[in-house]
Amino acid sequence: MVKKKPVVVVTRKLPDVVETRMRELFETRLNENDRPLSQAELVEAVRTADVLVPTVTDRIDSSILSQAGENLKLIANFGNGVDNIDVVTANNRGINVTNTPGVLTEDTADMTMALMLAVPRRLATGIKALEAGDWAGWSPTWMLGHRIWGKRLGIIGMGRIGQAVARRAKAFGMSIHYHNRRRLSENIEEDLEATYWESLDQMLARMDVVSIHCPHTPGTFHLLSARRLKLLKKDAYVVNTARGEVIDENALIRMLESGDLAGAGLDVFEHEPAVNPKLAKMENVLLLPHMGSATIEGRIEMGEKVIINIRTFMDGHRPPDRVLPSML
Ligand SMILES: O=CC(=O)O
Repeated sequence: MVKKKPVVVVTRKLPDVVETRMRELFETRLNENDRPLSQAELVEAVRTADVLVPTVTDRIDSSILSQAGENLKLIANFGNGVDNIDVVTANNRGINVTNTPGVLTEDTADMTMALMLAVPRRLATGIKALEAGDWAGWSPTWMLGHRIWGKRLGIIGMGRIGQAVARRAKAFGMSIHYHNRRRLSENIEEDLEATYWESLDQMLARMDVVSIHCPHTPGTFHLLSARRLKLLKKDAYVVNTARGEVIDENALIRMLESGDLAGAGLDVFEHEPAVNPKLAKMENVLLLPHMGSATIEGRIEMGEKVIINIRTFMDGHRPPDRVLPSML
C-alpha cells in the first residue's frame, strides 16, 4: 500500500529549491505570494494540516492552537527562535514543535559584528554624508568614532550564536565577558578567553559593548530593563540581533536621547515590523530590518532542517530539533 503523504502547510514563501523538494516529498500547500496569513487563514491551516511550517512572523498562540484539527501533530518552525509559538500549549495538546538551530549561527554572528563595528565607527553617518555631497575631503577631526580593539564586550546569552560572536570579537581584539544561565565548561571558557559574570548587573556596569544573544522567553522579556540600562557606562554601545523584546525599547530610547548611552545597533525591535520613529531619527543608532540570518545559504539550510524534522517525525522517530518547554 502506498503511504499517504502528509499535508504540510507552509505559511510564507521559502527558497525555490526548498519548495520544490517539499512538493516532491509531501502534499505541500505553499504561500506563493508571500503575504503573511490572516488569523482566519492560520486557523484554516491548523485545522487542515498534518504539519504546519510557520515562521517568525506567525503567532501560533493558544487561541490558534485550540482550533487545531486532530491531524496536526507537528509544527516545524522555519526559524531558530520559537517565541512565536506557544510551545507549552502545543506540547499539552500533543503537538510537537521543532526549530532550525545551528544553520544560522555564523550568519547572525557576522551581522552582529557588522553592527558592532558600524555603530562605534559611524558607518551610517559617513555613508549619508557622502551621499548628501557633504564631504569636503579628508580631515584629521572629521567623522571620528571609537575603536573596538581593546574594549570589553559583554555577551548576554552564551549559546551557539553568543560563542560565535565571542570568537569573532576576540579576533578583533576585544576582551570577552559573558552572562548565561549556565556557566560554560572550563575548556570552552579557556578557548574563548571568556570571563563569566554570575551577576548580570555587575557585568553591565563594566562593559564597553553589550550584545544580546539569548532567546526571548517569559524569563528574558525586558531583561535589559530601564534599571539595568542605567547601569551601563555612558560611553557603552548596545547591539541586539536576538529579539527586540529582550530590551525595554522605550527605556533604551530615553537613554539614547539623553546621551546616557553612546549608541545602539538594532536588527530586531520590540513591536516588529513597527519601528519607533524616534529610533530612526537618531544619529548614533543603526537599524536593520531583522536580517541577521538573511543569507541564501542559510535559508536553504533552514529549509533542509525543516524537511529533515518532518521526515524523521513522519517515519515515527523523534525529530532532531524538537523543542521542549523545559528548554525554554
Ligand atoms: O530570527 C530568526 C530566527 O529566529 O530564525
